[in-house]
Amino acid sequence: MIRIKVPATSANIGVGFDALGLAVSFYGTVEFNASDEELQIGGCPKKYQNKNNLIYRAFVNGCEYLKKDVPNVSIDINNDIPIARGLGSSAVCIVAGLKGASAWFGDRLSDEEILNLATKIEGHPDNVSPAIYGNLCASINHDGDIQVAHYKVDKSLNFIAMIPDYHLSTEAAREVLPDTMSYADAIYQIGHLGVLIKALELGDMSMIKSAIVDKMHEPYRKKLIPDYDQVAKICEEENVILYISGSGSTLMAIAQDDQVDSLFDKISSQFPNWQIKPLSVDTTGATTEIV
Ligand SMILES: Nc1ncnc2c1ncn2[C@@H]1O[C@H](COP(=O)(O)OP(=O)(O)O)[C@@H](O)[C@H]1O
Ligand SMILES: N[C@@H](CCOP(=O)(O)O)C(=O)O
Repeated sequence: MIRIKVPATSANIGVGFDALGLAVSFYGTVEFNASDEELQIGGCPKKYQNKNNLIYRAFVNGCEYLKKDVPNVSIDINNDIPIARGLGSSAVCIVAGLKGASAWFGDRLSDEEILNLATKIEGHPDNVSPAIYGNLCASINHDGDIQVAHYKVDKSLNFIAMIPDYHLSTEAAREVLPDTMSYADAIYQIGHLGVLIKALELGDMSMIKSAIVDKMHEPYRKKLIPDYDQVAKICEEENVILYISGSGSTLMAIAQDDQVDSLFDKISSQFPNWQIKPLSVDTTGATTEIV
């Protein structure tokens, strides 16, 4: 049996739209076994139990890339990462499927190949990079080749995922974005991104608070999250930093150790149906176990 474990990822982190992503300590696992039937899938909603399943599509893509016949396979998913909430559930599926195909044929795909294939399926590299490598990743598409810079995040920082009881698909959250931005805003974003990455490495809350403020997607997307303003007010009162995780609906707070409990209590009491998950940075990325 092949077992692939993949971390959830929080993309963008404010000013790093489609480039920056962080792996966090929340995981999905997918097991691949030989099967008598062409395809068996368990552990996901019924609507995904067919050949259109993203894990299977990525598995098939990996087999085709390796020029191998697609084997009969049984796929068992154990994944609490909520779907379409901005925590990279699609990246978990894609990375698991490609790594599953690689392991099936004797660990044949390098991480670089997996990253390139995964980005083609996902459309942007910011979730799949940290899902593969862990930590904080800044990714670029250089003439079709995805290249990654790896960064550490200071251990003093906690990432509190505030996960609403409503979803927001990435597709829908991309539709509200404008086609162009001004030169002045582009200059703003570039400068803020460079400073944000260093501030995250240093764990400098004050520098993160200034550098994370985005002009490229958050102003448009916050309108799609009905509770954004209320959560922002609480985060301001608690002096913690807020950003939209990926395309939402999850709102992510960055806090120091002594701020976590109070924030947790306030958000849970105002939003009793939300999942509030204090997370740390995953430093390993996706792993493969052959049992
Ligand atoms: N367990 C799963 N099985 C099959 N497909 C899944 C599973 N989890 C997520 N997906 C796919 O990922 C899509 C959600 O991706 P997306 O809208 O990018 O949100 P996010 O990646 O933020 O959770 C779903 O519509 C589905 O296609
Ligand atoms: N850069 C993408 C990231 C989407 O992340 P997800 O976790 O919501 O899939 C975007 O912002 O559209």
